[in-house]
Order: sequence, then C-alpha cells, then structure tokens
Amino acid sequence: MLEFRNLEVSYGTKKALSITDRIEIKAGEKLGLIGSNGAGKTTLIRAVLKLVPYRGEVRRKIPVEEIAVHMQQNEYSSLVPVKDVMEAILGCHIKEHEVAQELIRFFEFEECLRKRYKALSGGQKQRLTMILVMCQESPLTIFDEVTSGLDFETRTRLMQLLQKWYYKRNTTLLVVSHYYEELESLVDKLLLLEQGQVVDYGTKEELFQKYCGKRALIFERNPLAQQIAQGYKNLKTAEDRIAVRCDEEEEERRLAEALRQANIDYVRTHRDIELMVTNAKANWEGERK
Ligand SMILES: Nc1ncnc2c1ncn2[C@@H]1O[C@H](COP(=O)(O)OP(=O)(O)OP(=O)(O)O)[C@@H](O)[C@H]1O
Repeated sequence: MLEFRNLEVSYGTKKALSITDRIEIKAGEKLGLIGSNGAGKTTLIRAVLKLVPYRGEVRRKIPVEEIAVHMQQNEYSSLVPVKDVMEAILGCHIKEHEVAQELIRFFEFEECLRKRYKALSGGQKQRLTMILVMCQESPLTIFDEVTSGLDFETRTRLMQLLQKWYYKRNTTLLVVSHYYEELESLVDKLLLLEQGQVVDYGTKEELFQKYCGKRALIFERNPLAQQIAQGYKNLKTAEDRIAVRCDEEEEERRLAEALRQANIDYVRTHRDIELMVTNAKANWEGERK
C-alpha cells in the first residue's frame, strides 16, 4: 500500500526526516507512528500526501486524492448547523449516505447534527472529523493525533470506537499518537522515529521481544523492591518504577515469588509499548554515542 525508500524532507536547511531503510506497509496493516515532539511524524505524513517536497521515493498504491486523512487541526464554519457542514462536505444529504448514517449511529452523534460547530465539545468536534474521514472508506486512512487535548475517558472511548470499526476491515491505517495505551489495541506494527530517523520498525511483539525480552515484570520502586531486583536484567523505565526483563520462565517464577513474599504488587507484560519505546530509544541513543 505504501513504501518509502531513501526518503528525505528538509525545511530550509533543517533536515526533518531521513529514512534510509526501505519501509513497506502492506495492504490491511495497521501502523502506529511513534516519536517524541519534532521526531518527524507529521512530516512523514505530509510527504505521503505530497504536501511537502521530498527527495527519494514514496510509492502509493492509490492516488493521493483518495487517501483519507485526519490532521491535527480542523476548523469548520461556525455559522451553520453541523448537519449542513457535513452535507456540504459529503456532497449529498446524510440520509442518502448509508455509511455516514451508520457512522453517526456508531459515534452516537445524532444529537450533535442540529448544533453549530462552535457549540460542540472537544470530543464531539473530533467525532465529527472522524466521521467525515471514515465516510470516505479509503483503503489508506491516516489519523494524526486524533485524541490530543481530550480527557482520558473521551480519548479511551474514541479509540475503542476506532478499534471496533476497523477491527474487521481491511483498511490500511497510519495512526500517530503520543498515548501509547491507545495504540496497543488499534495497531499491529510500529514505526519509531526520533530526530527524523528510524529507530526501529516491526510488529509490536517483535519489538517488545527485541528490547524487553519475552516478558517484563513492573513494580513500584522502593528500597526492598530495589534489593529484590538486583541480579536481574533491569530495563529502563520511569524513575518511580522498576521493570525487570524475564526471558526464562524459571527466572520470572523466582522473581514473582520474591515479590509476592515481600508483598509487592507487580504487573506482568509482554506488550507494554511505553516500556518498549523507552528501551528502544535508549538503545538507539547509546549506539549513536
Ligand atoms: N513548516 C515547517 N518549517 C520549518 N520547520 C518545520 C516545519 N514543520 C516542521 N518543522 C520541523 O521539522 C521537525 C519535525 O516536525 P514534525 O512536525 O514532523 O514532528 P512531529 O513528530 O510530528 O512532532 P509533534 O509530535 O510535536 O507533532 C521539527 O524539528 C519541526 O520543528
């Protein structure tokens, strides 16, 4: 569906993106784009959409005009009801558009149709844009920080809906998000960018195993926990926590038993994206020194 080779984007003299590897995103794959602020995520999307000049190659299976995209900022006319805005964009009456009707029901958006855009809450505004993007039913659909600025509950609800909608569909998705927990259920592959370069690319499982082992146990940091964790492979994580890499079952069993005896609660994970990203980044920075 999408392929990048030797892709480079510069803004003036600043190189914002430089992807030297060949990256291929197959039809139906759901890809999460992860990276710190300024890592080049939006720039990559702009290159896919031909919104910035670039060097190298971007191969698209469908024409740019057919790609559906939800960018960070969207504004619509505040003067007319949302229903009219939608109909102007869709180019037909909502009742003639089956997918639009289904999406309006799916997102429980019926009540909002009579309101003006400026009277919608942040979450409702995002729903509107999502409905309009999803109505296109494009085989390649891009969401750039759909949930930024929304509270935790609204974010979680919107992402659950997205996941439910796309679960059985063969749509290729590109999803940019800073909220890792959102990506856990929605995407199968991850592209990690940092300072315009590729840190790694692969399935969530592959990348977790590569940087965090088969499983990891995570628990609160305190002096006793620190003592127990000594002698195990400690992973990089937030300062108030300890994360231990467990590649062998016996090793995990021993550690879990010691934690239980010390009355320390732990979480066992084989897919925590945040832990994986933290360790992938540390590894990448280490290699560059
Ligand atoms: N129009 C522009 N002119 C000059 N520099 C730009 C422009 N757009 C982006 N940049 C720079 O390019 C780099 C990559 O920006 P980009 O917006 O792609 O990052 P991002 O990963 O999407 O960040 P964020 O998570 O903050 O949205 C940054 O250093 C940014 O300052």
